[in-house]
Amino acid sequence: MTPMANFDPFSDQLVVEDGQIDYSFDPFAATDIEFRDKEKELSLMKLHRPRVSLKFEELSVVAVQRKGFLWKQQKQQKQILKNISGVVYSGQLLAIMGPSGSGKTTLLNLLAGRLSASSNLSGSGSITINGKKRDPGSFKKLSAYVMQDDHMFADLTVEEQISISAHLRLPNKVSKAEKKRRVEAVISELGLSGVKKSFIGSETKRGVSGGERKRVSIGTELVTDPSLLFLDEPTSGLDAFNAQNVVQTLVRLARNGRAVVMTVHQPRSNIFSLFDMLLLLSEGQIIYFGSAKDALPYFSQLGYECPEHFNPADYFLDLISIDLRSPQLERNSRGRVLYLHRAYNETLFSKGGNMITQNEVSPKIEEEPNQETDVTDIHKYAYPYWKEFFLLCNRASKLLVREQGVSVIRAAQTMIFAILLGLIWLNKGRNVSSTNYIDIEGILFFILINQSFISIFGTIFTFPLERSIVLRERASGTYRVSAYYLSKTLVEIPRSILFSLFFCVVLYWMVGLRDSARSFFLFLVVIFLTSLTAEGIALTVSAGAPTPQIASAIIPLFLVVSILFGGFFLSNSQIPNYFVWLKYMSFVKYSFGALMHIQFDDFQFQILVSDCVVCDGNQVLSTSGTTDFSLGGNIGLLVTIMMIFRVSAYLVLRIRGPKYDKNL
Ligand SMILES: Nc1ncnc2c1ncn2[C@@H]1O[C@H](COP(=O)(O)OP(=O)(O)OP(=O)(O)O)[C@@H](O)[C@H]1O
Repeated sequence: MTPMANFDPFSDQLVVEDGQIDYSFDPFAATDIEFRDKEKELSLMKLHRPRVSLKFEELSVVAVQRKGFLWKQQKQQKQILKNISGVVYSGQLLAIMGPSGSGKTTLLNLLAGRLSASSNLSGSGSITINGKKRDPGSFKKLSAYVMQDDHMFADLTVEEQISISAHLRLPNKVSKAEKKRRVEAVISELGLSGVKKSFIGSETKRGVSGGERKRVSIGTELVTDPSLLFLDEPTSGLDAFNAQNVVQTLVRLARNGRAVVMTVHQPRSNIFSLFDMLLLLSEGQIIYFGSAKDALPYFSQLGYECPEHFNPADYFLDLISIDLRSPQLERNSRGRVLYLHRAYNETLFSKGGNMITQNEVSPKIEEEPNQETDVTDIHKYAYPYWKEFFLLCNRASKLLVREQGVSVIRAAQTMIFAILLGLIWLNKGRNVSSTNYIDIEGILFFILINQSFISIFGTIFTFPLERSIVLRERASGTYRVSAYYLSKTLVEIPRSILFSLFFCVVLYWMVGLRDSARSFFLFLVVIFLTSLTAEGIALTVSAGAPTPQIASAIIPLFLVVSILFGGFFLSNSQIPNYFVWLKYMSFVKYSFGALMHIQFDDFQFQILVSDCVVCDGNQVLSTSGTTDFSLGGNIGLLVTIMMIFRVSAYLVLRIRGPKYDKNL
C-alpha cells in the first residue's frame, strides 16, 4: 500500500506518514513520483546492481616536482593528500568539500581509480570494495565517473547520446529492447523526458540548459547501472536552481542503492542539507569525516559555533581556508587548521580508530540491506568489434550530416577557391607553349598548397574537441580506439571525395588542363590523396599536442618543409646533400610529381621561339626535375605517406589515451 504523503513547504521535503523523510522526493520535478512509478514498472535499474561499501584508509598522494634548469634541476616532493580515511556505502551521498587546492579532485580520482599513471603523482594507502582489494577491471565496470567538463557532441539529441552509450557499453547479451528500456529508465530517472529529443548543444549552438546537460552527462555514465558514481564538481558553472536540481538527482540515485561520491567547492545551504556524509579537506589533510548533519554540533563542540542563519558550508570553508592576506592572518589560519586536524584525529582516536559505520548515518535506502556481494568476479563486457564499428559509423554519419555549418563552409570555401583560381588562370592550359608552360607548373603547385591548407585547417580546429570527447569515452571503456578511428575515417571519406570533386570539376576545365578523361580522373585522385595526407598530418599533430594552439604552432613546420622541398621552389641540384632526405619526406613532392606527369607525360606542344619545333612534354618533366619517380611511383609514395600519417594519428591517439595507476 502506498503510504500517505504530505509536502512540507519549510523543509522542501516529502514527509511520509510514519514520520520518515522520503529523500527520493524531488520538489523541483513535478512528475517525480511519476518517474519513480515508471521506474518501478520498468524495474530495470536495480536488477543486478551489487551493493557496495567503498572503504579507504590512510590514503596519501605525493607529487614529485622538478625545480631548476638542466644540471641544476632538483626533485622536490609535495604532499597533496595525507592519511585520508573514510567509507561510503550504497545509499549514501558523500560530499568531499574544501577550499580550492585542498586536494578534492586528487582524492576523487584516487577513489575512482583514475590517478593518472603517467603523472608525477604517486598514491599509497588502501582502498577496498566490500572488504576486498579492488580489481581494476571489475571496478571500472562497477563504477562510473562524471567529469567536471561535459564534453559531448553538440549535434546529438539527449536520447541519442544516452542510447549510444547504452548500446556501446552494455553487454552484447542484453537485448536491443532491453537496452531501449534501460535508456528510457535512465532518462526518466534523471528527469530528462521533456528534453529527450532536444540537441545537447554547445557554447555556440543553443541546446539544453546547463543542469540538463550535466544530467545528460550523468545519464551517459548511468546506463551501465553502476553501483558507485563519482562526480567531479557536478554543480560548478550551474545556477542555484540547476545545481540543486542536479544534487537532488544524485540523492535519488543514491537512494536507489548506489554509493555517490562528489566533490563540491562551496554549496548553498539547501544543497549542503542534502549531503549524507561530509569529508572536509584542507591542504590535503582531513578536517572532518562523518555525517553531514553532525558537522555543525561537532565544530561547535570544538568552540566554533556557526552563527544562526549562516550557511554551514560557507562557515566550514571560512574555518578551514588558509588566509594569505597577511603573514599574521596566514599564521592564525594555519594554526586553526592544524588544531582542527589534530582534534579530528583525537576524536577518531577516542573512538578507538573506528570509522563511522553504515548504521550511524544510514539514510532510508529503498532496497534490502547491503549484501556483501563479491564484486571482484564481475566480468568485463565482451563487445564484438564489428558491432562497435557499425555503431560508431552510425554516430559519425549522423554527426557529419548534422554538422551542416562546417560542411557548408568547407564546400563554399572549396568552390570560392576553385572559381577564383579558375578565373585567374582561365584557359591557360589550352595554350601551352614554350613561353608559358612554366605557368602550368606554378598553377599545379599552387593548387596543391591550397588543398593542403584547406584540409589541415579544416581538421586542426575541429578535431581537438572531438579528441577530448573520445578521451572521456575511452576512460569509461566505451569502445576501442581503432573502431572509433576507422569509423571516423570511413565516414569522412565520401565528404572528402565530394569536396575534391567540386574543386577539380570547376578548376580543371576552367584552367583547361590536359583534355582527356584519364588525366582528369588521375588529377582528381591526386588532389584527393593530397587532402587525405594533409588531414592525416593535422590529425597526428592534434592527437599528440596538448592544446589546439600548440598543434597549430607545430603544423606549419611540417607544411612549410613539405612545400619547400616539394620540387617547385628548390630544384634537385639546389638542395644541399645533408637535406636531401627532407625531399623524400615531402608529400607535396609526390603530389607535384604526379600532377606534372599527368599533365606533361608524352604531351606535345609548340616551342614558339624556335621555328615551329614540336616539343615533347617529357622534356618539361626532365627540366623541372620531376622525373625522380614515374606517375605510378609518385602516386604509390603519396599513398604510403598518407598511410603513415593516418596510422600515426591512430597510434598517437592510442598512446595518448588515459592510463591509470592500478596499484590501489
Ligand atoms: N600533478 C601534480 N603535480 C604537482 N602538484 C599537483 C598535481 N596535481 C595537483 N597538484 C596540486 O595539488 C593540490 C590539490 O589539487 P586538486 O586539484 O586535487 O585540488 P582541488 O581541491 O580539487 O582544487 P580545485 O577546487 O581548485 O579544483 C593543488 O595545490 C595542486 O596544485
